Amino acid sequence: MTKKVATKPMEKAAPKQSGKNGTKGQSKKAAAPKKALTEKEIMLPQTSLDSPANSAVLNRLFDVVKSRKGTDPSVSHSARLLSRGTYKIAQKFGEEAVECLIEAVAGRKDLLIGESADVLYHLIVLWVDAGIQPSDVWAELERREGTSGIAEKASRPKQTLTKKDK
Ligand SMILES: N=c1c2ncn([C@@H]3O[C@H](COP(=O)(O)OP(=O)(O)OP(=O)(O)O)[C@@H](O)[C@H]3O)c2ncn1[C@@H]1O[C@H](COP(=O)(O)O)[C@@H](O)[C@H]1O
Repeated sequence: MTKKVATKPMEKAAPKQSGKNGTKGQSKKAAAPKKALTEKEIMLPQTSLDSPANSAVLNRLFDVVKSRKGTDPSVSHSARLLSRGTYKIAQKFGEEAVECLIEAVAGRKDLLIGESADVLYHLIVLWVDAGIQPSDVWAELERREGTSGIAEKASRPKQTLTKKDK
């Protein structure tokens, strides 16, 4: 599923700005005229205007999704998902992961980008549901930094199979 990802505004996470009406329809005679935003800029979070998109978007997305918990499911997809419980949230994440791997195997890079965004969004919903903070995951990634997966695997205690296990 690749419906909305890159350009949807993140209402709660974005710093305050005068909004769609206040910016686009601004009068030229205003006392302290501000540079009018383009249509594209209005649709992007403020932080994206100054610098290229980066992984900080994940923290902002987490804050938005968390803020949706317990809100009206008819106006927020995150609220709807969260209200449906862990099983459904996990199922949606699994579906998006499968769609992502399909695009990877098919070599369709453009579609893989969209599906990757879907996976990250649904993973974040999973974290909110489970009560995990992004910083918990960032800390785990940091802990692993510099440790080769090969070395880590080799350091695991060897399990000797008994006849019964086989
Ligand atoms: N990144 C996303 C995002 N990615 C995907 N989706 C939505 O996820 C839904 C997935 O659609 P599907 O048909 O696969 O799933 P479904 O509608 O639950 O269908 P069923 O499986 O229940 O039949 C679509 O409605 C997509 O628009 C997202 N919805 C929201 N966000 C972000 O979350 C923020 C908050 O969104 P709301 O909670 O909707 O306000 C937004 O500003 C965005 O930044």
